[in-house]
Amino acid sequence: MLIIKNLSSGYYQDKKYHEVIKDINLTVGENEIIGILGPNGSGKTTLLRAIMGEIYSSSGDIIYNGQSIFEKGNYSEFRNNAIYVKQDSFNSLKPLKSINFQIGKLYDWKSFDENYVKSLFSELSLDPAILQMKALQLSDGMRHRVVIAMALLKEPKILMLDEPTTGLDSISTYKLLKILKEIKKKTSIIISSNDVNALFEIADRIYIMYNGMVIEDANFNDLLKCRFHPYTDMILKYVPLYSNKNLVYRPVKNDRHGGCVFINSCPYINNECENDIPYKNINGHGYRCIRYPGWKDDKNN
Ligand SMILES: Nc1ncnc2c1ncn2[C@@H]1O[C@H](COP(=O)(O)OP(=O)(O)OP(=O)(O)O)[C@@H](O)[C@H]1O
Repeated sequence: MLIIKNLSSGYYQDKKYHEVIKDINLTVGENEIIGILGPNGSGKTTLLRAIMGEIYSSSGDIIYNGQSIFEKGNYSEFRNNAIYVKQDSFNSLKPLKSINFQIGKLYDWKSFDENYVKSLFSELSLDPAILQMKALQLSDGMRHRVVIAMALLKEPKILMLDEPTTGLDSISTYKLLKILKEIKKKTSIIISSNDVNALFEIADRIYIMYNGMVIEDANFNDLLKCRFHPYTDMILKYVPLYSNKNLVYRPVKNDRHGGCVFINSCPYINNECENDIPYKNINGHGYRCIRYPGWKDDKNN
């Protein structure tokens, strides 16, 4: 349905282009939930913004239903079918305005049947009476679901959510994840998050980003059985990185001149890691680590 091919994108600052994400390959199938996991600043939001065409892509392609969205006429078709819920959207409802009013601000109410809106709210475990309430009268968890309901009103084929669980307690997070699993029967979902547990709860496939590159991707079960990249291995041990004795503390390089993106923090590096690292694939499990499987045998592992 959606294929991202070798996409590199970034931002213009002082008229100079700074590349932030590089050589991203990612596939989203129908009724699939794709998780993008990575630490702060790894480029998750940039990737979503690049997919939506909000920022400049210096190379690569985005194929939607077999056609490049960069080709004339195709972009609007993609935009009509994809909705991107930004990280700050979850807190962007006007506190003193009713939800009804805010839906009307976003869309033309006349284009919706009220019963459809109410049934959609019910599907997301929201009492339709909420439509009359002001945003400040709702809990954070309810507001998150309202924002997702508002995005779903347009029946997108692809829903992109940036950090949808941030600020939610564990029960609200669980409720939201359960709802997203239901929603995927109607729409494909891309979720960016640094919440390992949340993504592992719902994602069919997880792409792990580090310093602007995808360093591993696989389905949930494969990652549980085996990690090919040391960074993934660290985060999946459920040990906070700051207490992991193996982690080396050096700042992440922003001026990437080749070499592994994880080189400054990886305990397993050797000279090979200074070279450009190709993205490899073993039986559908992708990874970017020149030292796999060798790093697993290192004595400090
Ligand atoms: N508008 C911008 N202009 C220039 N650089 C930017 C801009 N937005 C983000 N960046 C840079 O791009 C890099 C990746 O940021 P991004 O927001 O994509 O990361 P992220 O993985 O989504 O982080 P977080 O988990 O904190 O939201 C960072 O180094 C950031 O400083």
